[in-house]
Amino acid sequence: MKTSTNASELLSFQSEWSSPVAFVPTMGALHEGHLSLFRRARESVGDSGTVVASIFVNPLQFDRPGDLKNYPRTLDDDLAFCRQEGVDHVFHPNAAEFYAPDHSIQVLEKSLAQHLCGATRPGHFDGVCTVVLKLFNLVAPDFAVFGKKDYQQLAIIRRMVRDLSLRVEIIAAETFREQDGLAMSSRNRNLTADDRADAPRLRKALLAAQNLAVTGERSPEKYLAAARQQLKGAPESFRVDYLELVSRQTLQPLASVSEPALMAVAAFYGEVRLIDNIEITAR
Ligand SMILES: Nc1ncnc2c1ncn2[C@@H]1O[C@H](COP(=O)(O)OP(=O)(O)OP(=O)(O)O)[C@@H](O)[C@H]1O
Ligand SMILES: CC(C)(CO)[C@@H](O)C(=O)[O-]
Ligand code: BAL
Repeated sequence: MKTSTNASELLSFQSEWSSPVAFVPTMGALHEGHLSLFRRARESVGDSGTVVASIFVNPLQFDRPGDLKNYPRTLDDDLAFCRQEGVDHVFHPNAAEFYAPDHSIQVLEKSLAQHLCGATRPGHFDGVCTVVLKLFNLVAPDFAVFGKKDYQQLAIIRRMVRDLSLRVEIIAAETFREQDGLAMSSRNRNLTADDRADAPRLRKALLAAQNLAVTGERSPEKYLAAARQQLKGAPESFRVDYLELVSRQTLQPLASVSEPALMAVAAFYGEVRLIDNIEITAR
């Protein structure tokens, strides 16, 4: 496995890469969810292709300075995981070098980012699109793998690929979970033991809503009420950031659950913000 820390170093290795190239962008603090993405990447290119990962905690996408400061950074362990999973190249730039000090161009998304995380983390997806476009330009992958845990991110990246005619195929990977249902997330390691024990509540709330789908229920409010019921009785540290039922196509709230829907939740335990989602298709 080779590594690089700036654009020119990365480019100097590129001639050694055999096509096709699959790319997995991450912010590090790797867990099993990320490893499942590396495996999807390998499947997509086969043994003779190249799997590239990036590890970069992108300051442009953080809306809260404390979140950026506390984001877990475990580079040595991450590189060991990548080696073990057969990743061929890891790009891990530092922010000071990655962005020019006077960088002034950003990608804006104006529709899919109106709700969910886009509404509660202003500017977040502009930061995500900007870094992902820059990484795509550097790595020039044939495939890029993104997790469905960050459903809105996946939808926005797909839209960026379509609207800016990027030459990359996006692959969606299912959410990898702990035994108790909690979606794996780098931020999970910042939870207290009590909050960690309570956190599967998010998954239970989403499942309670999904269970209504077999009845053919069309009222969004009924789905939201079923989920809210499960969010009651949480510890004091718990605070819902949003709970929304949206169209899977537009990510806008639905008046009736008569098209494929997504219920998405974001919640804080103290300062730690977790997200999860579930697909809902009423019968
Ligand atoms: N549990 C998971 N299952 C599958 N993919 C995941 C999972 N968690 C993260 N990913 C995906 O890994 C990629 C990198 O995500 P990232 O490095 O932000 O990890 P993360 O665990 O989502 O971190 P955090 O939730 O703390 O932001 C994204 O495409 C994301 O959707
Ligand atoms: C795609 C990404 C690596 C861009 O910084 C990040 O948003 C993430 O880890 O999901
Ligand atoms: N996985 C999403 C990256 C973030 O929370 O900033």
